[in-house]
Amino acid sequence: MKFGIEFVPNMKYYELEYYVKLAEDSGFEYTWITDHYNNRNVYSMLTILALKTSKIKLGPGVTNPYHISPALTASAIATINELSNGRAVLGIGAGDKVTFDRIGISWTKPLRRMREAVEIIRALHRGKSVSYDGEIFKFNGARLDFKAGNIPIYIGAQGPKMLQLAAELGDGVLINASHPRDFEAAKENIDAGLNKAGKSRDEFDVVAYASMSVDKDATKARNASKIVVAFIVAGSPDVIFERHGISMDDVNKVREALNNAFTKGDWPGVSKAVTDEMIDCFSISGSPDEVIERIKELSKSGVTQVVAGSPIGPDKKKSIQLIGKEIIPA
Ligand SMILES: C[C@H](OP(=O)(O)OC[C@@H](O)[C@@H](O)[C@@H](O)Cn1c2nc(=O)[nH]c(=O)c-2cc2ccc(O)cc21)C(=O)N[C@@H](CCC(=O)N[C@@H](CCC(=O)O)C(=O)O)C(=O)O
Repeated sequence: MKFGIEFVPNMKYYELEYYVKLAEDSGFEYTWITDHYNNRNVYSMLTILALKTSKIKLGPGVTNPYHISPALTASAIATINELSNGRAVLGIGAGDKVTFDRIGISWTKPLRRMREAVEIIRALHRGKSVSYDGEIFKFNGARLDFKAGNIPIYIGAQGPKMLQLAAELGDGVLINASHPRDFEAAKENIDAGLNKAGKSRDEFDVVAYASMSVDKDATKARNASKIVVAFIVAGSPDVIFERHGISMDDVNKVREALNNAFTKGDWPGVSKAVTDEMIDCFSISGSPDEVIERIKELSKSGVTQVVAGSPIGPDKKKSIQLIGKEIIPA
């Protein structure tokens, strides 16, 4: 099993640098940096990380094909690859409708746009002159004037068609999920995409991009996961609740509690509304032994990389070290 770790660049560069170096020293193989317009620029932060680390693979987790042209994405990640001596990975997904609405980007034809962007980025990385007559992107003899190197492309995907696209075009798929049932459900679409491209499973990385919270004290770990779990619940489609047998009553209580938190500051109310089964379904939370158990189940459902996503634990530093000491070697 490979291990990755997600960081949101909502902290100063030196804090991010500290945590990523700690993760590298703790044995994590990948670090994925999220990309939303309202946080620090993903490539500026990756530049620092590329220069300050020596082993960990690094890249956006995930950027999108709306903010900037695929030519700029191809050039930016190739620059990180040069700065990091060949450790760059590109995570790209359809983007986030909520933040797009705020900056006037209309989220149309995400599948088509993702296909065209990934095809263009791959062609530019091959070093050739690229002409591409797409529905969305039109390129006429574009070319990078420096060697990109071999940069794996991972696609963020949840929906069935995007899962197929990820398997067809990507080197891996980053699935925002923490439970084996989600990966059982994704299997059919991943296999359909792999078959379409004539690829086998063992050349494809299935990544559980999970919310994780680890602590020696399991209760503390689980409590620390509640706010993140609440946001995941609030943003998940109903099909997910059916899959996990979670009542819409409980879901609506969480959505209402989040509303109250935003309007009246009642954050304790959010934690109260999150149930134990929600924590189990939407996060990997608990003691190291419990987390190891869940990772074994995920491996059986075809997962080949687990990414420790927010909150990582009640104390980020201690949890990163605990994962490195007790979970990665297990
Ligand atoms: C678009 C959407 O695809 P999806 O796979 O569910 O995408 C949801 C998320 O993956 C996407 O929002 C990601 O960008 C979210 N995301 C992040 N999004 C961000 O903006 N920033 C991040 O840092 C980020 C991290 C991240 C990490 C892992 C991960 O899995 C996702 C992450 C969807 O609806 N897919 C449907 C298909 C929709 C469809 O058919 N659309 C048609 C028509 C639509 C139209 O008419 O506009 C088309 O595209 O042509 C499907 O897969 O079946």
